[in-house]
Amino acid sequence: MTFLDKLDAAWAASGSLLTVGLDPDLSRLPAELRGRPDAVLEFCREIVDATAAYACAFKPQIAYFAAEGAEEQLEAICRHIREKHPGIPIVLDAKRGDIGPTAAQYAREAFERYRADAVTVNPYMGYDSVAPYLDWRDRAVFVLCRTSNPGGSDLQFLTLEGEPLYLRVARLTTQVWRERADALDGQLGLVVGATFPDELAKVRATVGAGVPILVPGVGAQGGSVPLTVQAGLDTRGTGLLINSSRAILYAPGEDWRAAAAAAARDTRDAINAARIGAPA
Ligand SMILES: O=C(O)c1cc(=O)[nH]c(=O)n1[C@@H]1O[C@H](COP(=O)(O)O)[C@@H](O)[C@H]1O
Repeated sequence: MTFLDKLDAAWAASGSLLTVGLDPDLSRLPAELRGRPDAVLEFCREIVDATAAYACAFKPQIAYFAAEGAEEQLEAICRHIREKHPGIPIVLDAKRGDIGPTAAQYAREAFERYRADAVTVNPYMGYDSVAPYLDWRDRAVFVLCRTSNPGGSDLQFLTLEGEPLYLRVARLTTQVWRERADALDGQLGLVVGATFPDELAKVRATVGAGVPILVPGVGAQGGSVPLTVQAGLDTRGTGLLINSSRAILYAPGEDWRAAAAAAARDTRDAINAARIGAPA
């Protein structure tokens, strides 16, 4: 089964375009978990189970685990998702980028160690830094294109032969590199921040349907759900993995599990409300 097959099935089964981000910050964990050696795993496991019904994907951010020496807990949470929610893809957010032989090790880390379905990758080092991930035919990469942060404009908005760099990245990766690697439909996706809806629309117009776009930046970063949906939906009415992390993980409420579930449900519902009547 290709990544796109799995994602298509997850979009259909969940009726959701929401990706739940797993960014476990020790200083924000519920009091009852603090100080426990398995706090990261327990927190993420509870969040995953509470929000799975509303999610088309989970996106663990590797830095939150690695900074705490909690890589084994990341392995365990990925295992838990595979066992308890096998239809939901795991996008490992690692933003890797390095020369080919090193990239091949990063690919093994993402796809063998964590058995992620997809990984985020930085395109700055060019084709041979991304190609090793594409050898894994049933997995995918999401290439950083127009990131959600203000500083992304420093490079991504530079004009190159009349074309902004982020659009060059979109074209280069999903057309030129795709062809060069003989990659499958959906094996190369893009990352575009919800904080840049105009650019998201231009990226979608450039790449067409069938290229999944990971869109972080709703929730804590303030990106607009309706504008994101309007700009990024493809002609099949899907094509988006709209990520929210902190706004779900640390949603206020007496019962943190219920609060996370409610925040995920409300975000899914806001996304779906915007899908109705969005241009196809
Ligand atoms: O690749 C990403 O996931 C990513 C790209 C980007 O442009 N902006 C961005 O915020 N992210 C990640 O998406 C998540 C956003 O988290 P929240 O702002 O808490 O929803 C974090 O894990 C970021 O590392």
